[in-house]
Amino acid sequence: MILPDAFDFLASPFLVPVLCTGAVFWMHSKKQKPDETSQLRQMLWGIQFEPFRQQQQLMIGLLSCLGLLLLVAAAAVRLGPLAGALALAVASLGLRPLWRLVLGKLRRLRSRNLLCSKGGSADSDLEPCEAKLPVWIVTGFLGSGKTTLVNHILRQGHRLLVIQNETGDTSLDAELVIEAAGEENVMLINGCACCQIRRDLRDLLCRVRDKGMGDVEGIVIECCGLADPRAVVQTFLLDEEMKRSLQIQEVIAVIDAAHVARHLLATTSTPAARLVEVQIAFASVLLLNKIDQCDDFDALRPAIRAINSVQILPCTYCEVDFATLFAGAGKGPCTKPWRQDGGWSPFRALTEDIQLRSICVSDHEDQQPSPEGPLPDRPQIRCISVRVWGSLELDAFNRWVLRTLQDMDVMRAKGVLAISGYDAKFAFQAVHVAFDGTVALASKWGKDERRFSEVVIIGFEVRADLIEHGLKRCRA
Ligand SMILES: Nc1nc2c(ncn2[C@@H]2O[C@H](COP(=O)(O)OP(=O)(O)OP(=O)(O)O)[C@@H](O)[C@H]2O)c(=O)[nH]1
Repeated sequence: MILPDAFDFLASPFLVPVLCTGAVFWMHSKKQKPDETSQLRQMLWGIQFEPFRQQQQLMIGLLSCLGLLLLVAAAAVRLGPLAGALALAVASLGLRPLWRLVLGKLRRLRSRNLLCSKGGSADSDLEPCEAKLPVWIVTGFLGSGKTTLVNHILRQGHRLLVIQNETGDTSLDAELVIEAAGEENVMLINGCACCQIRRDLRDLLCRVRDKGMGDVEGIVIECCGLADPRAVVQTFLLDEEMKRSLQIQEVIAVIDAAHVARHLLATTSTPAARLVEVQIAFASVLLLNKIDQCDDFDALRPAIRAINSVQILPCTYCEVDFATLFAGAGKGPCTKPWRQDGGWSPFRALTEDIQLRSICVSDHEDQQPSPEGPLPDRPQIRCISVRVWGSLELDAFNRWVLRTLQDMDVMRAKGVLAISGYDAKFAFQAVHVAFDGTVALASKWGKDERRFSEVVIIGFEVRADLIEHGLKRCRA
């Protein structure tokens, strides 16, 4: 008899946990978005309704899945395979979102646990890491490989929000990272003066937090190559709101093994050399990148160690093992500088006097150096950003850029180009005279989009008028 069996089944003990977990889950989903009623309830009762913690959410999700599966099993055993299949079909409607929730929570817990397993909560300086979104700060001098690293991290399949701080107007870095992260997960802050970054970054993070992070597992901030990382670190420590919801996981400095010697081993101290030192000194992880372009990278180690004694990870194209970079540091002696007595801690960013605000970068040759920039008698780094409309001829551009890199003693050049005869946008990159060639990007020019080429060139002797003139002569 099907009917009594069904009654029997309804009264079965399986139904109780299923209904309970379903009810709790439903309550939880309501609780995520506090409505006017719950706010009123809080006011009337004076009780703070705490949101569920990650582990509780996970438990609820797992219990719900288990309950639904038991329900299906009970239906199959008691009512036959047909009823089991029917119950499975109904349950699968509920299981899909549940399963997604459980997987999301597990991933988040894993990334949080990486932080905890590295001793985050054991550190008296740092607050418990639970419920805080981890933040990775990527720093390093111009062209050292920061965007390459961010792309490498994103390819590991983690859902991260990427915030880039660009020098100049070109959106090349964003174009490159968007390919790996998706457009909605990449945000830009322009400008390089650290006080400006701090305000903009804070505003941006507040907007992101208010909008809701979705299933984002963490935030990666790629600093501009001329920025002082201490300014970015301060953003997270000066603001109570930020401190409650975000936690610095690592400050990763990418060092360009091919070019760093000219800063670290130079006999005179230049603003660029001081900045490279600060970027290295303020890191918890050091990546010695581009070892394929350096004959003897071991010779650089003593100069780097003299500034910061944390572990140095040599690599090419920033291809370090993700686990080593984000979790494996726990192997062997403690490598976190803020775990060592008297060592560096993120909180030192608050007490250290930031003398080197950022290297003064001007877009115009006649611009006066800012009070925070280098002394007037020092050579000034210029960042020139030039846009020309129309398409360029590829060979003419390649010839021009190679000549310009040598003639103007360029430190860094990059840009997005419109090349005649191609729908795809093109990119070019150069660090000093190392020109990486001109490559097609995944993104294409729109049918009605007005084509242009935009280049950013950074160096001591770069001149906007010559760059504009040269680029115009490359037009098809
Ligand atoms: N040969 C070689 N080239 C590399 C390596 N890593 C990065 N590059 C190249 O170096 C150039 C600069 O790399 P990016 O990742 O854009 O450097 P960045 O630090 O983000 O540059 P900025 O944001 O302008 O400061 C690109 O052309 C990369 O392809 C490496 O290990 N070896």
